[in-house]
Amino acid sequence: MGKRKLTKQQAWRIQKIQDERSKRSQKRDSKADELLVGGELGDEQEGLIISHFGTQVEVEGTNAERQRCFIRANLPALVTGDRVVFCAGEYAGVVVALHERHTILKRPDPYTGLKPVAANIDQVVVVIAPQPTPYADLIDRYLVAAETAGIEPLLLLNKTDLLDQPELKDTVDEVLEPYKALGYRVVQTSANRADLSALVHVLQDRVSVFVGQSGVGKSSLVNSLLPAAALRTSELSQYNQKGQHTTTTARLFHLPTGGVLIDSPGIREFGLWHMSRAELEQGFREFAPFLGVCRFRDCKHEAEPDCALLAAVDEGRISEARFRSYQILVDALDADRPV
Ligand SMILES: Nc1nc2c(ncn2[C@@H]2O[C@H](COP(=O)(O)OP(=O)(O)OP(=O)(O)O)[C@@H](O)[C@H]2O)c(=O)[nH]1
Ligand SMILES: [Zn+2]
Repeated sequence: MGKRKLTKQQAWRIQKIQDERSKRSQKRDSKADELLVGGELGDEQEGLIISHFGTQVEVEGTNAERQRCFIRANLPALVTGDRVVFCAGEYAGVVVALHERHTILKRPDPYTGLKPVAANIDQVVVVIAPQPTPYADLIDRYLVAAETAGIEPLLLLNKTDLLDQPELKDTVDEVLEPYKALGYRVVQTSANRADLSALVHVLQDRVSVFVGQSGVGKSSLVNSLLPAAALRTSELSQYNQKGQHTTTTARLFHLPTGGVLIDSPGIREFGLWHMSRAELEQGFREFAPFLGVCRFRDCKHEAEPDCALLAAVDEGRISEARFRSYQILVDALDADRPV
């Protein structure tokens, strides 16, 4: 796209947004510094970010108590799942340091490109069900996004109570077969029959997120896993002190059966953003031995001679279903649609 000249009004609006942002961050910094200098804070302690709200975060200390905190000036934006050092205060505390993140989930943001939404996630649970019909390219979007972020994905087949319908069972078996062959873990549940033991087991001692297409049962699973009280608190926390609804951000829950769940509508759509063709290729784990060995360095794996990927598909070393899904995702990239 050519350079676009901004109209005066557009330029004014952008400037206004930038001014407001910088004013907001100055206010945030001065509040944190005021509290720190005022000396009314407790000792430094380790904390976990439960949720983030604009310029403040909710932090859980080692004693499991939670507190709203301001963020010290030199720190980046903090997100749910971050491990931090903070000082508790009478009314509000201050986060003074951020520990290194081992993984980070990002979403597109109109201003900053990609914006972090949650940190330190260990596994992405891709939920599918016999109904709505599972499609390989949808599953692959999530798998590729997880692989790209360096987070272990696993597949969760929910609504297993529907598998007594033979045509649904056949579809599910066919869709899941290539993933099992690739070594992806597949776990089965039925939220309806409260048959959650396999899921409870894989969630233990880990920080997980649920993703998957609408209607597969993510909410039902979260509701079955968490006590009602935890969910009620979560609803409350989405209102600020004036009772206005604030942007819903990711929230961290400790599961009574062990493990941590980070959940938000934004995270559930995880993976539906732009990525480069190279990232996409790397997200298909079985492509690895064939990448970079095509005759042409810029091979698009369409009809080029000596294409290593096409040869691997011919030889059955890459499944046709997965290659088809790769092509669908590449087309979406080329058409500049979100992947
Ligand atoms: N048969 C059956 N139905 C289920 C099961 N789990 C959930 N459902 C039903 O599936 C429908 C969708 O469930 P939700 O939990 O709302 O699905 P979701 O993935 O959260 O959907 P979104 O909120 O749109 O992303 C509801 O009618 C549930 O009652 C299950 O194990 N078996
Ligand atoms: Zn090629």
